[in-house]
Formats: sequence, structure tokens, C-alpha cells
Amino acid sequence: MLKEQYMELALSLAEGVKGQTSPNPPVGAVVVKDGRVIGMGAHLKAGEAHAEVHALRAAGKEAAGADLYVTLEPCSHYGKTPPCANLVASSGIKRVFIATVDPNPRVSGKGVQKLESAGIEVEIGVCRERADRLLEPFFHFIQHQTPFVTMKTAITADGKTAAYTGHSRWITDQPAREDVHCLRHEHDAILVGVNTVLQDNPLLTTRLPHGGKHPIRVILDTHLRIPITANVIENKEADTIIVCGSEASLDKEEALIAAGADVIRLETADIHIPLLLEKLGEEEIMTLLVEGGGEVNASFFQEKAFQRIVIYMAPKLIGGKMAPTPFAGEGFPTMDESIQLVFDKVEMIGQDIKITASRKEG
Ligand SMILES: Nc1c(/N=C/[C@H](O)[C@H](O)[C@H](O)COP(=O)(O)O)[nH]c(=O)[nH]c1=O
Ligand SMILES: Nc1c(N[C@@H]2O[C@H](COP(=O)(O)O)[C@@H](O)[C@H]2O)[nH]c(=O)[nH]c1=O
Ligand SMILES: [Zn+2]
Repeated sequence: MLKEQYMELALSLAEGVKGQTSPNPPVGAVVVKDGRVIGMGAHLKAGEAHAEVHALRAAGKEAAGADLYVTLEPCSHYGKTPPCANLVASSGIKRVFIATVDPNPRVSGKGVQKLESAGIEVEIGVCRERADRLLEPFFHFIQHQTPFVTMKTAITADGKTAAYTGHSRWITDQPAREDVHCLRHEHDAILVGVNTVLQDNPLLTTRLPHGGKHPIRVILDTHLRIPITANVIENKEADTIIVCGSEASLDKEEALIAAGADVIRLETADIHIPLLLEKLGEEEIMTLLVEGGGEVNASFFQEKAFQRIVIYMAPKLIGGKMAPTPFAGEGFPTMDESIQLVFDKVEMIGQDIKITASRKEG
């Protein structure tokens, strides 16, 4: 096999653990000797062994003189686990192929230095693009200490999120709705506004045939209008954080805490998105899925406080000038001021179209 094929094996391991390693990155590693894979592994959970440790453990003594393929530069610091670079050096590995380097200031470049000073040949950049794409949320989190935000919206072909009557179930078909649950599984937290809770009374849990991790539920509710009996409060499968403004009723806050929810009371009367994201970053929420409704989407949209957007478009036309749009609020006055996206991927999910786009920086 070619070096790219071994790195792609390591990348598929890393992609397989996406969403479960937060606030650590998803990393995969493969040990190869004389054209045979003799060890492989992925980082499974923050605080546990890193990918290289699992792969080298599987290789055992055979690792001496072998090649290591790893999707992220081996770490060189003592976090919750000892540095991988030292282990790689002491295991007798001859060459290390790295897909991309770790921007974590405690790590970047130091891992490579350690390997090279131990006489190990290092090659950087094998399948770099695919690794950078997978690690984008982690790199964002390390750089900003705020969650990497993905917005998700489901619209009819004429861009509506419901009929003018508010009726919305369903716009997209079962396969696309199941795909949304895969998104939820991959995210540390899911955020909606209290209007969505009042209208849809959603569970916001991950319901997949083969199971899946439930994201923390974050509800933006400036004046604590959420009913104590809401599904997101009564359902205990996932934690629920209610975010309110400084003027919200203290009694209601107490009642919500007594009902098992966490409450984040901001220092400001309104909810400012940048401040909210700092607070969620402090909770070590590395990836956030914003499922709207229109007002909440508009606030992230106005602040350009999202990095990616996933649009599910159904082959339906509902019409109605009063029918809701995914981004309420005032909007921008001219096309020049519109938010520029890059369409990364367009695919069919059953009868629906799934568009994955990144917000163009700058
Ligand atoms: N109405 C549609 C959607 N509507 C999404 C709304 O956020 C709605 O509140 C949640 O889907 C309900 O959450 P839960 O399932 O109870 O956890 N989303 C979609 O992808 N397609 C649609 O047709
Ligand atoms: N998950 C991962 C790495 N993650 C790196 O190590 C940091 C976490 O260290 P710790 O607290 O000890 O788990 C994390 O922020 C990132 O820089 N490095 C690797 O060599 N391989 C791995 O599989
Ligand atoms: Zn490590």
C-alpha cells in the first residue's frame, strides 16, 4: 500500500470517533512494518490513552524498526496523559508520517522536534487537507476557547421553515431527519431558542436506530419563559442548560434548577452571542449545533458567530409571504453585505438535498 493509503486508514479511525473525544481532538494511528499493519488505534475519550498509545500497544515489540502513521502531530506535553512523542521514540519506531501539526501552543512543533532529536525520520502533510477538515473544530476551539458553531436548518425549496400557520412536520423526509440525528451525535451541545421549545416542545436527543450520544441541550431564554414541564426539562437523557439575562426572575431560576436544569445567568439583560460562546467554551463545549428557530439563527447570523452551516432542502413549495424564513431579524440591506459561504459539499439524502457550507472568513 502507499503511504496515503495507510494515512487514510488512520483518518478513517479518527473520523470514526468524531464527537466522542471532546475537548480533545479525534486522532487515529496505524503502525506498519514490511507492508503489514501490525497495530492501529484511535483516541476514544478525553483523559484516556491517545491513539498512538493504543496502536503501539497493539504492535508490541514488533514496533521496533516500524513506521507510524498518525493524523495529528504526537503530543509532547503532560496533559491528562504522558507525552506520545516520548513513547514513540522509546518504542523503536523508525519513521513517523504525520497528516497535520497540532496548533495547540503547548504542542505545535515540539512533538516533531522530540522525534527528530531521537533520530526518527518525520514526514508531515500526508493527506493534510482531510485531516485539517476533520480537526477544524478542535483547531478553532484551541485558538478561540469558544465552540466551533455549526448551524442547521431544514427548508422547503422556496426557503421556508414552516407554513404560514406554523405547521412544520415534516418538511424533510425520514432519511434527512435521521442524518440530523447523526449531526447531534457528533456535537457536544445543541442550541435552540425558547420559541422553538414553546412551539415544538422538542426532545433534542439523539434518536438513531444504532444509538448515539446525546448532546447537552442549551436553551436561549432571556426572560425564563420556558415551562417547567417542557420535554427538555422533564427528559433526563441529557443535561439541559438554560441561558437567561440578568433581569430574569430568580424564583423561576430556582424552580428550573430544582427541576434538574442548569441555569447560566449572563451579566447582561440580553443574551449577547459572543459572551454566550465564551461561557459555553468555559464548559469545555468544543462543538455546538445551532438548530434555530429563526430568531436565534438571526442572532448568530447577525454576529457572524458560526463557522459552518448545514441546509437540508426538501422538494416542496409551501409559499406564503408570512411563512417563516430560517433567518428572521432585519437581515442585511444589500447583497454586498450578505454573508459569504463556500459550498463544501452538496449531496442527496433520500429525496432531500443536504448542503454543507463554511462561512468564508474575512
Ligand atoms: N420540521 C423539521 C425540523 N424541525 C426541527 C425543529 O428544531 C424541531 O424542534 C425539532 O426537530 C424537534 O426536535 P426533536 O425531534 O423532538 O428532538 N427539522 C428537520 O430536519 N426537518 C423538518 O422537517
Ligand atoms: N488526542 C490526541 C492528542 N491530543 C493533544 O493532546 C492534548 C490532550 O492531552 P491529554 O490531556 O494528555 O489527553 C490535546 O489538547 C491535543 O493537543 N495528541 C496525540 O498525540 N494523540 C491523540 O490521540
Ligand atoms: Zn499524545
